[in-house]
Amino acid sequence: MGSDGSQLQIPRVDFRGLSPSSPAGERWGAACEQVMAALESFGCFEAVYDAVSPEIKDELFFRSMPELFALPTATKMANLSTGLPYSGYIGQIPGLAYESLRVGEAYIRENVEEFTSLMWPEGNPSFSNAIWTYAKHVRELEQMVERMILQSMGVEKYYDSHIESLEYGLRLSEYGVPFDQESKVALNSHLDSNTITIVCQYQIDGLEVQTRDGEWIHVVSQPNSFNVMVGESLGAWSNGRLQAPHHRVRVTGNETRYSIIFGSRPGDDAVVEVPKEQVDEEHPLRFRPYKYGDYMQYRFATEEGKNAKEPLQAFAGVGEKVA
Ligand SMILES: O=C(O)CCC(=O)C(=O)O
Ligand SMILES: [Fe+2]
Repeated sequence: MGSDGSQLQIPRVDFRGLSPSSPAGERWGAACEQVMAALESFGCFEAVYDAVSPEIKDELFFRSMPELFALPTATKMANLSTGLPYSGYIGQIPGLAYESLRVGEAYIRENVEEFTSLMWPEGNPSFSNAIWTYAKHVRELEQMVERMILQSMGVEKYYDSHIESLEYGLRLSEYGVPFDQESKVALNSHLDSNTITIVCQYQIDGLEVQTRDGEWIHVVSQPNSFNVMVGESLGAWSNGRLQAPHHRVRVTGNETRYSIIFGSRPGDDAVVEVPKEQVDEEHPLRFRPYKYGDYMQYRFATEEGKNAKEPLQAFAGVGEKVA
């Protein structure tokens, strides 16, 4: 249990040449099967996806992000959390050399411009362009993955309404050399509460994902890969067929690590409800319908939610939990 140094890798799925506008055909079908198999056993996979060019990644990882995090703390803190918890700047956490900023709906140009002018009143066109281009393409990857999941579950007819219920945020994160040099943990083990998370690490790895039997997998990323993970809401929506994996970040070297975390989540008032097609005698209902915003309040703003070992189960679980 909890052993280190595993040689295991998360499954890899090739998305090169696939397009959200033609979600069918032999290659699509094969990728769809691999995605579902990977998500059912690991809750995550590595997507090889060429749409984001190396130039965009170089701009973000080597220029924009170091420049962004070097800004005065007060400037970064202007990226306020509005609405749900963790929707803006995160940092100044005792014991953690970690800071993170969030751009909401970053595939919409005006939102990116608003964020940029908050950070750089004089403007920063190369940052704006890179973030916007990145978000646009990674959102397409997210929507391909969503479509594959719905197809595999036999509920593709809900695709449009499902996608409409989602919001998209992009986090830029910086991890310094961890204070805890024994564990080298830079971000503690957690579950994402959202729908899908797509993590991009570039040249400096550090993401680790836990298997269902407790082994930690060190995720080794390729320059053109993205790590796709199930969040708790998708787990609930799938009636437990998919499960969010525990994950953490460890920084083992002496270099600052950057990552970009693109996430979809239901809107504050959207209700996460298991489609009726997923429930039968063999698969009884596991989660009652819940409002995403209510769950976020419970999980991050109540003592019970903050301390629960399995907060989603405690908040919305019904019937017997199956392992
Ligand atoms: O930086 C990473 O690789 C993962 C970050 C993460 O898990 C999160 O922000 O929820
Ligand atoms: Fe996470």
